[in-house]
Amino acid sequence: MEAAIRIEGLVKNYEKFSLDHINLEIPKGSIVGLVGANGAGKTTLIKCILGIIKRDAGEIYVDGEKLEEKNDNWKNQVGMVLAEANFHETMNAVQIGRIMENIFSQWDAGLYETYLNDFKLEHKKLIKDYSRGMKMKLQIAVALSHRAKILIFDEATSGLDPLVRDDLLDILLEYIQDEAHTVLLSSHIISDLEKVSDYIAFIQNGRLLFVENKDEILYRYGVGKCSKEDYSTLDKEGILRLKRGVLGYEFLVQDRQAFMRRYPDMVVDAPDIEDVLLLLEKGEVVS
Ligand SMILES: Nc1ncnc2c1ncn2[C@@H]1O[C@H](COP(=O)(O)OP(=O)(O)OP(=O)(O)O)[C@@H](O)[C@H]1O
Repeated sequence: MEAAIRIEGLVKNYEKFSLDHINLEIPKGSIVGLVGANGAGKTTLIKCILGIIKRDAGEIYVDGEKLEEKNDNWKNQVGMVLAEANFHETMNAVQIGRIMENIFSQWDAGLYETYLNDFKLEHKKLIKDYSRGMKMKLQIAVALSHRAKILIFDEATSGLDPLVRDDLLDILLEYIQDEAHTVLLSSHIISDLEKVSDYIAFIQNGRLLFVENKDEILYRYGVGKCSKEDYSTLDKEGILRLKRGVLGYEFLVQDRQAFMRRYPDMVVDAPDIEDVLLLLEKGEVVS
C-alpha cells in the first residue's frame, strides 16, 4: 500500500516529555484516527509532521519525498485544522479568504463561500467575536477549500455541536472517496473516530502502542467479564489487560473467537473501539 505519510524513528524531546521513536505509515486513501490520553503526544506528533516544530531525530516522508524537500509544495498539499485557530482576530471570514487566495495556488473561492454558508459562518463578523466552534469551522472551511491532498485535524471535532460534528464526518468520508486523498485525525471523541477511521493509531506516553485496522480491532478483540474466582481459573495467555472492579473483573483478549472456543461458557463481548482503548490505557498488563 502506498504511504501518503511515512514516519521513521521520529524523536522529539522536551524537558519532561519525549516522542519516542515513532514509526507510522499513513496509507494513501485512508483515514487514520490518532488517539491517546491528554499529554500522550498527539499534538507534538502532528506538529512534527506539519513541520511546525523541529524533531530531534527520524525522518518524515510525504508521498515518498523527505518533508524538508517538499518546501512550499507541502503547504499547498496539506490542509490543517489545529486545536487553536491562528487567524487574525480583527479580520472577518471574507478577508481571511482573500489572504488564503494569495497563499494557496489552488484556492477555490466558490467552495470556500459554500462552506461559509453551510457552516452558517457570518461573513462580516470579526474572528474575535466567533465562538470556539465557529473558529474551528472556519479552519475547516479553509482546509477544505484549497484542494489539499492530505487533511490533518488535531482535536478538530471538539467544541463542535453534534450536528456539525456529524456533518464534518460526512464531509471527510466524501473527501476520502478520491483515492488520492488522505486524512489524519486526532480526537478524544472516540465514537467520531470509530465512525470514519480505517486505522486507529494509539499513542501512550510518547510511544506508539499500536496501529491497527479498525475493522480488525472490532472483529478480533474481545472484552470478557467474570468473577475474581472464575478469572483465576483462566489461562492468561492471550489476555492483554485486566481491570479489577468491585463487581467483578473485566479483561481484554486479543483473539475473541479463539478465547470463546476455549471457554464457551465465558461471556466475551465484541468491543467498541473505546472499550479496547480504555482497557489498553488503564488496565493492568497481563501478557
Ligand atoms: N513547547 C513545549 N515545551 C515543553 N513541553 C511541551 C511543549 N509542548 C508540549 N509539551 C509537552 O509534551 C507532552 C505532550 O503534549 P501534546 O500536546 O503533544 O499531547 P496531546 O496528546 O496532544 O495532549 P492533549 O490530548 O491534551 O491535547 C505534554 O507533557 C506537554 O506538556
